[in-house]
Amino acid sequence: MSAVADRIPVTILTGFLGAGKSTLLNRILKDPAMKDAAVIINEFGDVGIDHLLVESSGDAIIELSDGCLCCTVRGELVDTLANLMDAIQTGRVKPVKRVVVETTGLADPAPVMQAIMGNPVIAESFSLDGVVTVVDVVNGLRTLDNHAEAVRQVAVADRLILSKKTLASPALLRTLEARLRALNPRAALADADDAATGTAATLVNGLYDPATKSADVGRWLGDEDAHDHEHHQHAHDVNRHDASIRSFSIVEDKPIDPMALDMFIDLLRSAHGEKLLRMKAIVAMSDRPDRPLVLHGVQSIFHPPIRLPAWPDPADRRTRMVLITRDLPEAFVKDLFDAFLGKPRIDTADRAALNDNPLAIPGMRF
Ligand SMILES: Nc1nc2c(ncn2[C@@H]2O[C@H](COP(=O)(O)OP(=O)(O)OP(=O)(O)O)[C@@H](O)[C@H]2O)c(=O)[nH]1
Repeated sequence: MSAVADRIPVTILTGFLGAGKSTLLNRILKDPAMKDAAVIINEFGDVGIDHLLVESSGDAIIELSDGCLCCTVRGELVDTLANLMDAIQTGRVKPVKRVVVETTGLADPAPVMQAIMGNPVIAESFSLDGVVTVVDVVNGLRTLDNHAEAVRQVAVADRLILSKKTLASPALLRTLEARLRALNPRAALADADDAATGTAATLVNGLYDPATKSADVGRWLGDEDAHDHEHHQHAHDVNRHDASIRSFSIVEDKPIDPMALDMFIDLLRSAHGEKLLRMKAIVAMSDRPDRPLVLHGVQSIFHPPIRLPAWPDPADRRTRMVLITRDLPEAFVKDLFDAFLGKPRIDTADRAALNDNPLAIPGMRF
């Protein structure tokens, strides 16, 4: 059984059909830092990477010439990850420091993320380190208009990579960037053509880094105020697919009672799971305020919490949560959070709204 700190980080590489996932992955695989990585491609006969997979078939794990392990998924991702772990533990393949899962272009990333976070056996050995989404600048807007999966791929991304920039006009690029920012104000935005994008570092998202035993909270949050402002500015001109998607944060100064946190998360995921596209949090708990908890989830599936040995930035010990929701308003979630924290409510209209809510828990006074 692996200790929490030994969990292997998994990066999901997604993006719509033809966006440039394989092209980017092929570049990244040339980085010597990738020799300790395993790549899982959940699409057989993927064009871009075909030449690397000459002898592979089924779920066989093969070692590439540059030392990276590679396999294709025909069955379930969970089985493939379990096989990989078994192969490592029995010494059939060498240990890996990172796994990359390249999804098919049509994939909704949520089930892929959930396969890593939600299966107890898998979650013991692997932890999701984020989603990298490639967006084709030429076709991006049209794809977002026509495919809800593409909108989700962008909304849940930790990093957005723009491909084929040289083929698009500056005006098109600006419109697309505004659309992406409205959908996902906090993701790092990078140019596929940049040399730095084609390196292993692009796959590191800092949700939890086993090497440093820490989390890059600054990255998740971005510059909140600027982003929220930008988000509202663009909210009026977004398409029907993205109009209901919101990204917001909750910040709390006082450490939180573990039971209150449990109840808040439970209610959120059980009653509103399908509207919760993504949540990431670093939480100060009242029982161990010096050792924050890292939580993250997709819809109703949450990763087993990771207790950090210390705060990433000792000067900032606030609880911070980032939520990406669909059809779940910011005010509703914030009210719920305040209610579980037992915060006195000044706004009686809000309190009434919460009490009237069918989700109010019998016997629980807000
Ligand atoms: N000009 C230009 N072409 C690119 C870029 N990235 C990818 N392409 C081209 O776009 C096409 C699709 O790229 P792939 O890397 O196969 O895209 P993919 O996302 O893996 O595609 P699927 O696996 O079919 O979903 C190929 O012809 C690439 O050469 C880029 O940044 N600039």
